[in-house]
Amino acid sequence: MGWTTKAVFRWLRLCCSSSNESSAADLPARGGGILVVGGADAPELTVREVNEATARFSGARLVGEGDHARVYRASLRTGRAAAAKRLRLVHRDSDDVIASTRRQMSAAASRLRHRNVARLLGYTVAADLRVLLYEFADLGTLHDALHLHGDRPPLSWAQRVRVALDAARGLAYLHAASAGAAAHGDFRSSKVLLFPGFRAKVADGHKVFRRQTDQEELGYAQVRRASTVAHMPPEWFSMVHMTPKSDVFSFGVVLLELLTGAPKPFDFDATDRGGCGNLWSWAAPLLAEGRVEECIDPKLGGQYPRAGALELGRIAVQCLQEDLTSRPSMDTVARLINCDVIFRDQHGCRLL
Ligand SMILES: Nc1ncnc2c1ncn2[C@@H]1O[C@H](COP(=O)(O)OP(=O)(O)OP(=O)(O)O)[C@@H](O)[C@H]1O
Repeated sequence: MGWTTKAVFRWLRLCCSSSNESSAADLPARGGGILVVGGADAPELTVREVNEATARFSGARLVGEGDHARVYRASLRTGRAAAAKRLRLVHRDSDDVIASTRRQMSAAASRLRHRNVARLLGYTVAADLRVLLYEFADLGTLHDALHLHGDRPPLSWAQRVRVALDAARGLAYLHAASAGAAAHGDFRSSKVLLFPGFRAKVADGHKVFRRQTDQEELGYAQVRRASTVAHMPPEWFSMVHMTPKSDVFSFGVVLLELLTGAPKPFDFDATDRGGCGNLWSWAAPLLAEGRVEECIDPKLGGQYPRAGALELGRIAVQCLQEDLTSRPSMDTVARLINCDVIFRDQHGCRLL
């Protein structure tokens, strides 16, 4: 049975299982071994302070919602805007869990410093409340910019490649910060946050600090949604430990989203675009054969460099290799993206 078939079975299982039926075995194991990379502590906010910053998590402040959290716009005492991510807790945490979570948050806030990783500005940890305060992404997520842009113009080639490079650098940093021991484990276009100038930062970098207890793993399993599965590499479906190379696969799927504009990688129906199957089983062979015109995002209106798109496609195909040892590291991926042919427009003018 090929991994695509296994993926479908596992996806169906996730769709069909009620939250109580999920188990820790549905989840990748996560590594530790975090390398200290320096920096000052970010503040722990009391429950009262975080209530104040978010107007008691008022509905008017709600900016987004995922499977694990609701995100509110917060105003810090410094005047800075923050995104307050209030995690859904499936049970009251014990004192031990609270203490270890507090240590992880403090470490993540003080040590993860990179311009392409969304910075944790503060956190609140209590028995029934967990809030992470991140820098606020004024331009939302890459997923929304690509697929839900409404009246705004679609992302240009220059913006797409800038975002791809920033996100690759953010992931490479997280891998380096954990000395190669941990993966983000949940990378997708909605985890790429956009800031003015379409500079991108990877969200949820703190996850590389998470050493989950069995209980926490279970809580995580209970709320994992099937759509997440679209970016998961083959090894995730065979329950193998997730590694930085698993993030490389997920990054390859995001590269395909940037190239093709296809909104739902797993559910993507290629018949509309002259093919069949899911996004990567359709696009990867076309890109490998240099048939980029057949899969490029029509919203680009032909405004892209053919050679650059082919090169980005080649990189995506390398990231999407089934054998994880054959995939390049994120550091290599970032270096491959940062090349002249990708950063030129269709007229040969240098971008940025
Ligand atoms: N730093 C931020 N700045 C602005 N908006 C944000 C920020 N972080 C998240 N959001 C918004 O909140 C939404 C939900 O966040 P996110 O998807 O990370 O939640 P989650 O529950 O951890 O996700 P999931 O469980 O689905 O992986 C995002 O789609 C985005 O619109």
